[in-house]
Amino acid sequence: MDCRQAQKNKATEYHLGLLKAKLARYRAQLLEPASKSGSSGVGFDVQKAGDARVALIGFPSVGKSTLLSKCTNTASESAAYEFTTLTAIPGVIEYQGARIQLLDLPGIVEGASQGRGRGRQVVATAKTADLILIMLDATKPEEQRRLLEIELDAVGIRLNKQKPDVVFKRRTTGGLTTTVKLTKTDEKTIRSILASYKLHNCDVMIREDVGKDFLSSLIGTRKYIPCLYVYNKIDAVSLELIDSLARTENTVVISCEMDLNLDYLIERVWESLRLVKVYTKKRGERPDLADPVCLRKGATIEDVCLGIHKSLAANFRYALGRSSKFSPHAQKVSLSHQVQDDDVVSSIRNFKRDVYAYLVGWRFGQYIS
Ligand SMILES: Nc1nc2c(ncn2[C@@H]2O[C@H](COP(=O)(O)OP(=O)(O)OP(=O)(O)O)[C@@H](O)[C@H]2O)c(=O)[nH]1
Ligand SMILES: [K+]
Ligand SMILES: [Mg+2]
Repeated sequence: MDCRQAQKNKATEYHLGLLKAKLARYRAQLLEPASKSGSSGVGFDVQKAGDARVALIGFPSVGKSTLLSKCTNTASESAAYEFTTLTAIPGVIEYQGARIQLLDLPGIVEGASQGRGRGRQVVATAKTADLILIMLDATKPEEQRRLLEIELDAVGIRLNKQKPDVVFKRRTTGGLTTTVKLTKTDEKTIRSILASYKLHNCDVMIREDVGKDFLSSLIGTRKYIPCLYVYNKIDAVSLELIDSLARTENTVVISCEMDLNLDYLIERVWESLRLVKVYTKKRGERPDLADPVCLRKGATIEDVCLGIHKSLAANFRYALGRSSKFSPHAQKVSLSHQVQDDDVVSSIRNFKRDVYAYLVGWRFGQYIS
C-alpha cells in the first residue's frame, strides 16, 4: 500500500469514526431521560401535507419503516437493529384520489411519555395525527399492545373513544346547561372543576352523561384519535394466532416482508379516516373525478369552498343543494350545510362577480346532471 492510499484510508476511518460517534450519541439520546431544556412535548418538525395524517407508533424493529417503504414512494431505512429510524419520515399513500400522509417515526420504549429519550417527541407527533397505527410484532408477547396504550394515554391521547358531547364557549358571563341526566358526576362538581380552572366566564352545554374528566378534553389536553392495531410479521407465527388476532376489533394482520394483506390495510386506513370525497365540476362539464376534495366527516359547504379557494367562501351567497340525500329539485342550502360522500360541487360566477356554489346529485356513482 502506498503512502497516499494509507493517508486516504486514515481519513476515511476518521470520518467513519466521527459518524459512528454521532450515531451512537443519537441512539443514546433515544434512551436517555429528557433533559430540562431538550426533548419537550413538541413533535417533529414535519409539515402536515395531503388530506390526512397517519402516524406509525411502535416499539423498535416491529417493521414501521418497512411498511412505509412498501406503501409509499418514500424509502425509509429498515434494519434488524433497534432505533434504525431516528427522526420522522413522511411518505404519501395515494388512495381513492386522496393523498394520505404516512409518518414513519422512531421506535418508542416504555416510559416514552415520561420523557425517555425521543419518546416524548414521538408521542407528541402522534397527537397531531388523524389516525394512529399502533404497529406490533406478532411474534412478541401480547402485553406490548397495552404498554403502548399506556404511553399514549399518558400524553392525553384517547384511542377509538368518542369525544364527550360538551360545548364550551368563553363569554363575559357564565352559564352551565345540561340537557341530560348526569349519573357519573353532578353540576356542583362540574362548577367547582370549572372554578378550579378559573373558568368563570364561559358557557358550557353538556349534552351527554359525562364523567369528571370531561374538562380536559374541553381545554385541549385530550385528543380523541381513531386507531388501528397492525400486527406485522405474521409470516413467522401460527395460523391459530393469525386467526385470533385478525378477529380482534380494530385490528389488521400483515406481513410487510411477504407483502401480505397490505392492500387491505390501506383500505382499513381509508375507512378509519372517514374522509368524505366531494367532486368539483365546471358548468356544462362533467365532474373532475381524478381530483376530489377530501374532507373530514361532518364537513360543510364552507369547508369545500375553503378547500377550493379562499375567496370562494368569502363571496358565497347560498348554495343550491341537490345531493343524493335531498330531493331531486335544487334547494338553497347555507354555508353550514354538511356535504355527503360523492357529492358534486360546482361554482359559478354571475354578472356581478358573486360566486355561488351548488351541489348536484351523484348517486351510486351515476352522475345526474
Ligand atoms: N419476518 C418478518 N420480518 C420483517 C417484516 N417486516 C419487517 N421485518 C424485519 O424487521 C426488522 C425491522 O424492520 P424495520 O422496518 O427497520 O423496523 P422499525 O419498526 O422501523 O424499527 P426502528 O426504526 O428501529 O424502530 C428488519 O430486519 C425487517 O427486515 C415481516 O413482515 N416479517
Ligand atoms: K429496526
Ligand atoms: Mg424504522
